[in-house]
Amino acid sequence: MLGAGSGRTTAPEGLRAPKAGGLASCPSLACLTGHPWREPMEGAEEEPVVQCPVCLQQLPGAHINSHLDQCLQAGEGEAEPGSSPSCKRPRLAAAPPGSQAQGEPEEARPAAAPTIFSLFHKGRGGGQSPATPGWKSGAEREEAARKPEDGGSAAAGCGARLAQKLEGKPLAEQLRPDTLGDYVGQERVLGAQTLLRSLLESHEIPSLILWGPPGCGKTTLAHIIANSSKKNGTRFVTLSATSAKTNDVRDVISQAQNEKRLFKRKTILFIDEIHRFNKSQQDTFLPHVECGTVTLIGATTENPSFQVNAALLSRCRVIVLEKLSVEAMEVILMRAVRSLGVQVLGQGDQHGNSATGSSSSKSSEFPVYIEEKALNTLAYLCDGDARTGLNGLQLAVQARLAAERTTPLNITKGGSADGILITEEHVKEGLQRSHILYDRAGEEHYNCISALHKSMRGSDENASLYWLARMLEGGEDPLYVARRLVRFASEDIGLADPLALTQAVAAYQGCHFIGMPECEVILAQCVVYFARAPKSIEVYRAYSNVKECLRMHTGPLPPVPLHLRNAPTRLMKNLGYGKGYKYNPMYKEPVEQDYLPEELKGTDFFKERKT
Ligand SMILES: Nc1ncnc2c1ncn2[C@@H]1O[C@H](COP(=O)(O)OP(=O)(O)OP(=O)(O)O)[C@@H](O)[C@H]1O
Ligand SMILES: [Zn+2]
Repeated sequence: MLGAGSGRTTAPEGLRAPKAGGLASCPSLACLTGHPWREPMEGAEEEPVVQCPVCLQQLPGAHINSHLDQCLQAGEGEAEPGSSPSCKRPRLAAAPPGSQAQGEPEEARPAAAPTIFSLFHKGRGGGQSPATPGWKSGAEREEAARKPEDGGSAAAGCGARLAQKLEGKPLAEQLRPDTLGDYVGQERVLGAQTLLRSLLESHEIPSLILWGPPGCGKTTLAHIIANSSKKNGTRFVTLSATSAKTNDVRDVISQAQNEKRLFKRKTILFIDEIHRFNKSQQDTFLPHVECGTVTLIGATTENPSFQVNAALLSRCRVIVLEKLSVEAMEVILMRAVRSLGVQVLGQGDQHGNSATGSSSSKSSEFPVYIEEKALNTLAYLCDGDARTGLNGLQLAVQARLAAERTTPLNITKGGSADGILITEEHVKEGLQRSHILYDRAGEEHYNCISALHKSMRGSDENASLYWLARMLEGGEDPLYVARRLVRFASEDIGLADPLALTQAVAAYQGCHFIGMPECEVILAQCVVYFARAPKSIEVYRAYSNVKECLRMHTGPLPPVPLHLRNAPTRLMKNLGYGKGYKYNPMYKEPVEQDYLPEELKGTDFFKERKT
């Protein structure tokens, strides 16, 4: 932790001023900046020693401010390319502690939060990273950019400009709202008059767990809280439970303690995917949430009552976010389209009427159009996941621009320009190409899991793998598949291979630990194991028979035979409890004894067929 591997050294002894009170370099090995440092005066009054919240070294209180400036600057120099430039500890992705306290103007500093967020926020649902299928390769992109010079139309030239806008950060990241005003949907928890909104507006942030499906805006909400809390000087630190270690949590806590003590500044700790922290990691910050050193905001897609430490849970307000409605998605997509300068064509517009949507439509530099219907379809197909929706839009536009040179489309708009039109078909194609055309809540979801189940039952490993991939590539929750595998292990394999159940539970846990995409091979292994395993429904069927028998029973259920009852008290013994019971280990020969109620004597659930 102490700057290991940075390659920098300090020479504290040699560089230190010989006389007490003189200027020298920061003596801390941890600091590594070599910034001026004043040796405490001999005989001067003992100054309180404080800890630098950045490098955690001990310093005389009077020097802390100048030290911090240096320390933070050094951090900027060390930051990895692409990481938050003022963050000395890239692993923590922390907003620079202390920097706000140093009178540095807000605007002068790089906007830390967005960088931080784009850093820790992992790709999901395709299109998040340039390596994801569906994204244009470097060569393709170059080609797209070269297009106008190759004698393309004016429209193609504008398309290249649009293509440029779509490069780099994914559209979803570019458009992440910064204020509550831009946050769409989630009225139930965030609407006017709700408790959460009034708390946020008064900057009273309680500890929160944000629970909701992927892409519904958990991270975005945290990002908005970060933005607004910066205004009253609160620090905002983020950790991703997928990569952070217990030590990282400790570091954040000790920095928070210092900040609180030194500057009376509060710290909000945002933990993405908090369910990935194990219970002991969650325990690490529990006392600090309790005593108010940090305010915790956790985000999770999993039911927190199972995945979050009960003690921690009781100290946090659980906010349930819903998947975004089709209407909310339309608002988000419409906003995206506007920001790209793409114009929306309502029905009938193709025949020469003016486009709707963009206010700058008349003098638009980007004669690229999208059918209103295409947007509606996209809003519907992304199943409340804004990231998927925005990625889908981005892919459709990019693909369309790439293909444009072959089929420019003529739109008479005020008698002028050529245009590029994006239709519903293009949007669907875009989704299909990126494998996101998969309806996680609807038909497809059930159809595919059923096909997987039946393929495994039919011992077709080939088909089993196919259906598995269809679901995972479509963005299915791996834990949903894993749960189904656990059931399959008992229902279809059963005692023909009792190890199957262990395999399934292990696969579930494995997926839970490492998440997508790494967990896909765990599921694949389990699915193939199951397809190849011997099958037996003996137990499953027998148990169904028992249930059936209970369901069909009329009148009071038969009493438990007296000899099978336990007799812990004299009274019970006197009542005949346990009388005549034969304790099997006492007998050499197999014991003749009934275990079923009298009226069921002779029933064999393993033989009986369900009617
Ligand atoms: N309520 C919203 N209003 C506007 N845009 C939104 C909203 N929710 C999500 N988005 C857009 O979708 C993108 C992804 O959302 P976000 O990262 O907040 O999802 P999440 O709930 O944290 O998902 P995950 O569980 O996958 O991390 C954001 O960058 C933003 O552009
Ligand atoms: Zn320092």
